[in-house]
Amino acid sequence: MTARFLEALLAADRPLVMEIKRRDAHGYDLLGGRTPAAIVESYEAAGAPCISVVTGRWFGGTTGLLRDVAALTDLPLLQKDFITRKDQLSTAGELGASAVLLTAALLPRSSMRTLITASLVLGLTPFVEVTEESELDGLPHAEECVVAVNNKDIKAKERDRGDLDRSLALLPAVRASGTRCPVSASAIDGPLAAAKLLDAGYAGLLVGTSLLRTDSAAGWVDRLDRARTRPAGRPN
Ligand SMILES: O=C(O)c1ccccc1NCC(=O)[C@H](O)[C@H](O)COP(=O)(O)O
Repeated sequence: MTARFLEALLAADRPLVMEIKRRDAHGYDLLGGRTPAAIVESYEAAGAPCISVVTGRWFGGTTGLLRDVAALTDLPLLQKDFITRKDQLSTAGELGASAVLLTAALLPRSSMRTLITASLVLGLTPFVEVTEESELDGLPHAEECVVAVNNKDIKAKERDRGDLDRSLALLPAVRASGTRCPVSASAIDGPLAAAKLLDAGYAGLLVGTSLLRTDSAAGWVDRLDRARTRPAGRPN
């Protein structure tokens, strides 16, 4: 298995990891009666290079949701869950994931190193999520990892409003980790915020709530294109 997720995101003109999650951090429904199939269809129509599926129970997720989405699309999938053990990695692959979330705030450094290496052995892209510069120290194989700055606080169950300035401040340190794919994740509340982060140099964005609440994911992406000062398709 190759690193499908990382390569798909790096190759995309509109590098959005579009997310499917059942509920927001406050418990409000985000699917609005739509089926996963309808959401996948709208994301594919909007040109998603890859999709994130939240299986974490805080957000109403289940592993069945990942299995269902994998049956609906060939796009590479990220499993967003609290992954702390190696056996969860092989299960992620069996369920259809191409990438796995590894949250620095929840993992001792030695576990992070072990899980990054084990993910790569299984052909899964490690999607390493950080909130502080110190969490970037000594990441092994960083060039094969997505390194994402979470703009919200997972220790507060992401019930905070989020702070996009964290992504802007940490970008030089994220780049210095050696990743080819710095990503900003969470609290990106619309195309203008997304454009600002891509124009600043992020190679990708992870967007859930805002895309799930819009009438048209394709329209959201069109507004993003118009708001960018560096047009889609041009390297940063
Ligand atoms: O961040 C985590 O550690 C995490 C673990 C398990 C399930 C979900 C997790 N995070 C969720 C998210 O990070 C957000 O759903 C995602 O970044 C999108 O955020 P938003 O655009 O604000 O909905």
